[in-house]
Amino acid sequence: MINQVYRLVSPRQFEVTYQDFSLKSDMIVVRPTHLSICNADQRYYTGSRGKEAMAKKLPMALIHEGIGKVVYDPKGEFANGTKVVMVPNDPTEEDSFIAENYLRSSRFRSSGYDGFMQDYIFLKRDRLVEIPEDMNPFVAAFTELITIAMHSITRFESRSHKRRNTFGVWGDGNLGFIMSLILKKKYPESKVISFGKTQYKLDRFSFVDETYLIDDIPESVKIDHAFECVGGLGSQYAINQSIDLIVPEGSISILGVSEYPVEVNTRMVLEKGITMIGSSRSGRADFQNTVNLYKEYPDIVDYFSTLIGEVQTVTSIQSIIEAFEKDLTSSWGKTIMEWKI
Ligand SMILES: NC(=O)C1=CN([C@@H]2O[C@H](COP(=O)(O)OP(=O)(O)OC[C@H]3O[C@@H](n4cnc5c(N)ncnc54)[C@H](OP(=O)(O)O)[C@@H]3O)[C@@H](O)[C@H]2O)C=CC1
Ligand SMILES: O=C(CO)[C@H](O)[C@H](O)COP(=O)(O)O
Ligand SMILES: [Zn+2]
Repeated sequence: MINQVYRLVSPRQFEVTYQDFSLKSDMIVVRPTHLSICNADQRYYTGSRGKEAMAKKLPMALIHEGIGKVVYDPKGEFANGTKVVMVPNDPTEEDSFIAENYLRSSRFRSSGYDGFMQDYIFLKRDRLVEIPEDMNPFVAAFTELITIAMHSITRFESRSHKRRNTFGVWGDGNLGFIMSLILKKKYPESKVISFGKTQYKLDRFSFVDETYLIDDIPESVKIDHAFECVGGLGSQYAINQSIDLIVPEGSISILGVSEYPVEVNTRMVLEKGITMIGSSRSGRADFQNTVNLYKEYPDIVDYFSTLIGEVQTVTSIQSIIEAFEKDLTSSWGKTIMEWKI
């Protein structure tokens, strides 16, 4: 069959390409229905990813957050119409110690390998996970971002000490919201403190114990473990502030992506014996755990719906551009594309 792939060819410019795909393969065919824009996609769309990376990775279909419906399963295990979330990481080998998303041989969609902006996606059997039939599709669309927080919490649990009285989450955007909410659900007895730059954003974190603007933190505030969900240059300030507030031997999980290296107060990392945990992307197990989380705490999906920002119906390349432009000027939440192209 002929598939249409919508690729970014240069900043703010998309082109359609046609790919022939044989239905005789073992791949499951999924029709995307709701796609969600990640900051990483925006760095390619705007060209801020840097000349070298742009030259190396483009042309490429963007988007690694999305859901769809199964339209063809050669083994018939998934009924046609089954709603699924698609896993963007594609491992080519297994390792007993290194998770699939850290293997240098793995391919990741919309980072050097075509993402979900296509008419149909051809997926290996373990690259999709069924989602609850009645789940809000606009929330399900950004499940991948939720798996990022789930994955980092799994890493945190196996690498940090067990005193978890107080968590500090830096970032008053999407990932900070998701991280704060999951921590509060998983550790109801622990205090969760969210740190941000903007009061009206922090006002939406109604479920946490305390929120602080980063330039107005009382001296008494101390945390056992920190999660940095900021990225860019702001991550430098966030990491160093968390180093200042952390109780010795705590852990700092770093999730924000920075285009340039940031300066970290290593002297205090050493003096306090801090464990720094880097966390990037996620794998199939994190998707399954996230779908289980939706089932265990159905109210969490309602909280996540606070993050639905702009919604754009996509029927043409022009409407793809409109979605990305809207996302750039939106001050809160995720931009979701209803994929009807
Ligand atoms: N590790 C991974 O696998 C993944 C990482 N990411 C990365 O995580 C980061 C966050 O993503 P997302 O939440 O969607 O982005 P957002 O832009 O929605 O959130 C970042 C928020 O942090 C705020 N901020 C800036 N500086 C500080 C500071 N010093 N302390 C506290 N808050 C601050 C920003 O405010 P303002 O806008 O006013 O500056 C913004 O509200 C990005 O870098 C993204 O690329 C995303 C997905 C996966
Ligand atoms: O968003 C992400 C995962 O959800 C990662 O930040 C993204 O994969 C980083 O990719 P790149 O190196 O292409 O910026
Ligand atoms: Zn992403």
